[in-house]
Amino acid sequence: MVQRLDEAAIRQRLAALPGWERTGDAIRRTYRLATFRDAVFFVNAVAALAEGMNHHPDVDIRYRQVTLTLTTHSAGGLTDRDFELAAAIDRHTARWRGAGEAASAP
Ligand SMILES: C[C@H](O)[C@H](O)[C@H]1CNC2=NC(N)=NC(=O)C2=N1
Repeated sequence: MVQRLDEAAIRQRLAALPGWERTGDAIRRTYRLATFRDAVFFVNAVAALAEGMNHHPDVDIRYRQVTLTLTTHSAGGLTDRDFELAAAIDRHTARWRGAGEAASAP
């Protein structure tokens, strides 16, 4: 059973994830893609990573804006799995998120 992280560990891991923010017992990032279709393609790429890691985000799609929220439901809070999936998403999709999202990065 994966363990919940303490505050210091959460802060340390969050510092390594630009664009992600803490929201209660979760972390969240909003991506702005070039089109609605790109937003849906992006969510499909996230779904493949989530299935491979057996760890799944909450997904909110609004036109070309996608907000991913991550928490470990079975642990009732943030664990390493959340930060691992967040890092994998950013690593595997950075290339094709391109200017659309980079331009709007915080
Ligand atoms: C049975 C299956 O392994 C579990 O339900 C997995 C699936 N994906 C999950 N995703 C997230 N975010 N938290 C979980 O606790 C979780 N548990």
